[in-house]
Amino acid sequence: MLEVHNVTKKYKSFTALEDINLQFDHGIYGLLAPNGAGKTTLMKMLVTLTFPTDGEITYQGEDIINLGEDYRDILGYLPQDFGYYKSYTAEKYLLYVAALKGLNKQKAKQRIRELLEIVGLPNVAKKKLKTFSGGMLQRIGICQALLNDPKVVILDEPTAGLDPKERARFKRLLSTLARDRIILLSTHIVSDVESIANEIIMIKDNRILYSMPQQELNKLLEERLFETTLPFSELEKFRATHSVLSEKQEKNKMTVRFVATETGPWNKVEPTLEDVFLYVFEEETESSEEIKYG
Ligand SMILES: Nc1ncnc2c1ncn2[C@@H]1O[C@H](COP(=O)(O)OP(=O)(O)OP(=O)(O)O)[C@@H](O)[C@H]1O
Repeated sequence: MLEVHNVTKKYKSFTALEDINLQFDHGIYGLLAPNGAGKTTLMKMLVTLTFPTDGEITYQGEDIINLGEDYRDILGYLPQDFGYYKSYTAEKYLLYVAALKGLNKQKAKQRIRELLEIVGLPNVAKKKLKTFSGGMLQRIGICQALLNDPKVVILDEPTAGLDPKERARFKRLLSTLARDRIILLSTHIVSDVESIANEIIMIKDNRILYSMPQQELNKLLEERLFETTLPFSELEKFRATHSVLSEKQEKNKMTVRFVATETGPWNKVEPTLEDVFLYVFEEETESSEEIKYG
């Protein structure tokens, strides 16, 4: 079990995260928050690249800082921008990372073959990384994070640069890997974690706002989420008087999805994680737009 106990992280006088408490047992944890909320900071602390100002992070009850190498041996990490040598082939690069991790070369070669197969790139071992697409590179990044068969896998925005097909493949891959590991992935794209994450963690105002299974999160909007179709002429007024989450244009009309406490001549709809995300971070989006356009 990986546990975050009362962790605060400050950069000089700026508090990036405050009094964070989390428990990771096994399965997929989706860290969902807008850019700048502190996702990377939390992940960097979990991989000991930066340290809490207050509080501690433990693995099997021991402070990860004291565990040192023993902890890093069971850790796999994909940073937002992972560094690689363009002129290296995929195999040479992965062998290089394996050597840094202290893996035996023969075993590493075997593992690299397996991993390239798993991420759907079985035929590129001898190809240079400079010829790879963004999605292919991201999959090589995932391979390097999994070289040491880690028990704890931390992925910072792993789907950046992937197209929809690659995202779907990646979700399947994570589900397979999650059986006996902790996988924590950060994203600001709801569909990346929808349906696969066992638990969703949302950060707001430097704190953990929610850490719970999706079904429980969806209950936040249960019985309060509606859809209705309006002519364009009524849209402006409706927006001003209702808490609109999303809008879809259909045949010269607008279908709006909104939250209301009172009932009306509207269709009640089942909340999705996207609805909850929009609801929770609504003010932030609005205030950042005000800053941008105001
Ligand atoms: N080394 C640092 N020194 C000072 N402030 C920092 C430092 N690293 C991050 N911050 C600040 O802490 C806050 C959280 O940053 P962080 O990178 O963790 O956010 P994030 O949620 O991962 O966002 P993004 O997805 O854009 O990277 C931001 O306001 C950022 O400017």
